[in-house]
Amino acid sequence: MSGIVIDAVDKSFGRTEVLRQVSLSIEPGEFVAVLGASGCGKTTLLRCLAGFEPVNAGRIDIGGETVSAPGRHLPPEERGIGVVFQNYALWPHMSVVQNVAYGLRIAGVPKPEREARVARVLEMVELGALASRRPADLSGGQRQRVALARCLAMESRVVLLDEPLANLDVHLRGALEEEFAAFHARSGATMFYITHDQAEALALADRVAVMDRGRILQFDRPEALFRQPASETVAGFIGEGRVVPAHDIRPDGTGRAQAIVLGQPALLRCAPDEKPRAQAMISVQPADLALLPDPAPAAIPAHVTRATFRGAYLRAEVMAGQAAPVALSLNIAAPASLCRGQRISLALRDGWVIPDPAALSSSQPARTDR
Ligand SMILES: Nc1ncnc2c1ncn2[C@@H]1O[C@H](COP(=O)(O)OP(=O)(O)OP(=O)(O)O)[C@@H](O)[C@H]1O
Repeated sequence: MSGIVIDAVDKSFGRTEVLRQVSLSIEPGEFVAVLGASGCGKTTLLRCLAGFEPVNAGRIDIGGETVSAPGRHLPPEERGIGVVFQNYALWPHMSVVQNVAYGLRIAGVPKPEREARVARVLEMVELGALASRRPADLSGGQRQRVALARCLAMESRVVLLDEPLANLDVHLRGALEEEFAAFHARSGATMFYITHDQAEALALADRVAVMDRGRILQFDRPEALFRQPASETVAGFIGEGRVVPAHDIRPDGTGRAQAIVLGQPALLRCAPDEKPRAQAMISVQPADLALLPDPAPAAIPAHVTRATFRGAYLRAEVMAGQAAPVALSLNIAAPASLCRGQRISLALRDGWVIPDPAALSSSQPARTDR
């Protein structure tokens, strides 16, 4: 068993509270990404898991064993984890083979087995031909694959990854994303991946924990974060979400609600237990908006503030609504032409009523159990 339980962990540096009541329950073999802006505490959480930092309160269990709690701190090397760092953390004086074999040597794995394992994992990450090179003679992507090979060779059941693609260019990031997915499929390891890049998190992870100022705001599947954000902060953070006020919310008890948005009636999605409300905030993604060919009854009037050619579509930034216009974005399939200042008519085809913050317990992050 290699699941991870993080239960109500607090971590401070002096008077600075960095982690506040962080709780996450991660299944064995699950790929979890922790997503948040710079400085929100992601690296600190990873360092607590890895055993580089003690916790002030709460508990961390790995594989059913308590590894961190006040008065208990198992050292990193006894936690059975592999760590892939942003800066690769390779030994500069060692060759690729020596770097990959290092942990096995320290663990006392006999030479014939060590050599066989190292050769196998280097083939897996397609570095067999570069086995005798030093890290200085490798590209950034190759160095990161050496770091991955090192984890594969150790057969760690839990792998922590600290922004492993942050230093790489866009092409390499795509290739290595596939590498991580393949690594996960091959190894069945529990992966804990921190990043500030939501595309990476949403593409790779089974579940994503959205973190803000030391707290977990929502821990959910990527589709659920996108379609059913639990708070305005998550709604504004995921995808290209905009948060828009709505009035006169009338839920039907089955996850649908009638409401007035930007002066017009709209049919929205909501939680099945959503209550009627005079006002709510809703989450709107670009795909939820449609351009109407002509002024139509019940259309939302808007004017274009910016139109950008994006190849397969035109991206339009608009100010929508009459009484209190809000900034929205939509994508219009090519061929299309719109220009700045043009008046258009929009329809809102979908949207999500963000749950009432007053109705939620303030200390509980939203969760979906698998
Ligand atoms: N050893 C330390 N001593 C004092 N403060 C620290 C220490 N380590 C981290 N912090 C502070 O804790 C906060 C969270 O830092 P952390 O590195 O965990 O954030 P992060 O989300 O990983 O950010 P980034 O994406 O920029 O790496 C920051 O305000 C940081 O200055």
